[in-house]
Amino acid sequence: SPIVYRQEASPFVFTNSNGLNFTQMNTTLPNVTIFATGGTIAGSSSSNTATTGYTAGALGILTLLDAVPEVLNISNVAGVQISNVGSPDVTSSILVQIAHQINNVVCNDPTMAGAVVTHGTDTLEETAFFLDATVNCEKPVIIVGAMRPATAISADGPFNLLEAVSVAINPAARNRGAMVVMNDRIVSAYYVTKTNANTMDTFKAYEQGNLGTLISNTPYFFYPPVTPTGKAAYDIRNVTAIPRVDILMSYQDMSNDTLYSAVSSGAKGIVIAGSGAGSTSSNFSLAMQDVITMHGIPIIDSTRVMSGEVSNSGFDPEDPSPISSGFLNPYKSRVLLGILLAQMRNVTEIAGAFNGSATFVG
Ligand SMILES: NC(=O)C[C@H](N)C(=O)O
Repeated sequence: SPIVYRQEASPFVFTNSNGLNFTQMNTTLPNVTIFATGGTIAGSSSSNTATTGYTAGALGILTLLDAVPEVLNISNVAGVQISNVGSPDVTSSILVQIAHQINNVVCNDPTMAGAVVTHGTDTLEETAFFLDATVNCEKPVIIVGAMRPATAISADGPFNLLEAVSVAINPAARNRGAMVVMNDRIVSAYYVTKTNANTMDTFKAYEQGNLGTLISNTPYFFYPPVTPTGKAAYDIRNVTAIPRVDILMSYQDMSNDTLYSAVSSGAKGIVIAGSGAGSTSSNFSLAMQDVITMHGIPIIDSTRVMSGEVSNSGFDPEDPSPISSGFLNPYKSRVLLGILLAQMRNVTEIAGAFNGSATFVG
């Protein structure tokens, strides 16, 4: 049934039948919903040259839009303030909430073109990967952040937000899953990673490259829609919580205690940021076999190296060895394992999801 937009008290605030508030309504423009979570894009500092030491997540969504009113020339914007925190404080329960809301108020609303999520950059790739896996419609989901707080000279947030909305409403962005849009680049959420702790050109997929770019705020996609190899879609309609998954890193002198302590503290799954192509010390490898056999806890073997694959030598459910992460880095592996455990998948299904041959749907 068609969605009716009602004008509220102010001439510039409208509410649709899902209860979303629009800042402006022009029926000739596409509609987009912005889910704001906080981060540097909403960050405020007393110094306009500070790019560290400021408060991430201090400004609300209306302040973000005030900085870039041009957004309202290209779209009708509905805003949902999900949280207002630095991204290290984004939790899996916030992620579940965003995915449910995007599925409900964007995917299921025929008048809504796409979704934008404003987010801190530190854990942005985790949220992007989660939404890529769990939002099941053809509409674009764009995750955007900033490296300079909103109060800085040449803050990157306003232009990034405008570019994110431009991609979210663009028909050429459909059927591409979730994407990160920052610094004039469009990158697949499945592959993107933060490559520099400080600079604006930080989000990259080193091996896979960019899906597209923006020139004068106009998106240009280099190729038609594609799906990352091995990517599966997960239906989390019935999921309310994500089980705990811990990441442990391999290094010289690594102690087995870290593994046993994670297990005894309640981890239901473990990801190893292995050295090289997933290596750990001989001693730690024995401890992993013990944990898999004695505790039935799945272990994913990924890599602490920025790029590359931990290749799959074929998973045998009788063999108590870790499951290789393929091309997924430890943070993305943790998110995927959490989704699989929330869905109560068995170890063979988990292995299938990581080696790209998942035999289950959703
Ligand atoms: N650039 C940023 O957004 C960093 C900030 N600490 C965050 O992730 O919330």
